[in-house]
Amino acid sequence: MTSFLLFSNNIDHERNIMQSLHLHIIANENAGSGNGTQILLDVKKHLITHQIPFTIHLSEYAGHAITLTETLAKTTLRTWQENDGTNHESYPLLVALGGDGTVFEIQNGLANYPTIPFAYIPSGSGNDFARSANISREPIEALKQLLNATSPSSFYSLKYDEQTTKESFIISNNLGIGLDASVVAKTNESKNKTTLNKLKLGSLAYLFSMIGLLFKQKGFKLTVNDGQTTKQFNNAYLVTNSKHPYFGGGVKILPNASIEEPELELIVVEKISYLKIARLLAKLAKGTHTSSPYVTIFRSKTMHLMTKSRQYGQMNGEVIEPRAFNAILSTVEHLIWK
Ligand SMILES: Nc1ncnc2c1ncn2[C@@H]1O[C@H](COP(=O)(O)OP(=O)(O)OP(=O)(O)O)[C@@H](O)[C@H]1O
Repeated sequence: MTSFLLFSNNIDHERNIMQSLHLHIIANENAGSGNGTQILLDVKKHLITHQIPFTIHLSEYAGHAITLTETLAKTTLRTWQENDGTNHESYPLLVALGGDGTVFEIQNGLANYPTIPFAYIPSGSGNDFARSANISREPIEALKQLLNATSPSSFYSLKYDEQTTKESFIISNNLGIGLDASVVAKTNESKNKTTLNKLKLGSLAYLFSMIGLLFKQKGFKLTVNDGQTTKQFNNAYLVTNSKHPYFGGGVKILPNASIEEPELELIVVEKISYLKIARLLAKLAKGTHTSSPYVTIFRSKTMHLMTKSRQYGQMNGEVIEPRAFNAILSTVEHLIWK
């Protein structure tokens, strides 16, 4: 943990905020295949130059950002409402520095503290949460954006309650079952992602894995209940629940989804011939795939999804090892400082 404490009356006068901030940055230096290290250095330099106090909490292993967040929530962080103006200390603001996986860990660390806000400096390869929340994907721009913000705004994330294992997760982006999950599992294993990230072409890694798996992924049985009707699919292929339009690093799969609305959306694509897949991909590129007869979109505040067979899953790009899903999906409100 590194801290840089400065007196609040030295805070940069450019910042038009009522109260000074002390940033608590939880950083994954491995994000974006190691780009996180340089981004963290740039962020520190900017904060020191502008005399903004901060403390760095490094994520040292997968899952560490969850416990770091929980500890900070118990000991240091405050809700924005607790900030009644009589407190002359800087407001301790939690900042996630990393990719969508880091956002996933921070939000799950805040599961019991949903009224504590967090800010975000994107440093991953996909950065779909930044897209959906209108946060600049340029890290220093995102830092300037959060320093100029004066209060948090609410947004909705997915809540995934697995009935079989009794596990519960908060997911800012999407929960995928089937094709996209297999793509994430394969991409994370492959060396392509590292190489392409170095070339700043991280999204292409997903595309390469996808092309390979388009033909391999088999259709599977899926039951969806959206609170009103139950629909059975015999040949589901791509099943993605999302709180916003994007997946896989900017692909607009659910164009009408929004983090500002409490409804979640689900897209189910059925297994079709290779020629039809190629046509559907062309439609996806144009954003007209939603009218395809092989595509079903659900929109609701809660959904129940069941698969009989074991399938890969993914949450914000984190792999769920193959399981038969019995998933209740709903939404939960959190606060983003942007
Ligand atoms: N010190 C660490 N060593 C290894 N893995 C880590 C460490 N810290 C965090 N992680 C794990 O790295 C995973 C990926 O991180 P993150 O999502 O931040 O970057 P990314 O995968 O490059 O970005 P994106 O998800 O946007 O593609 C997270 O799931 C997290 O659990």
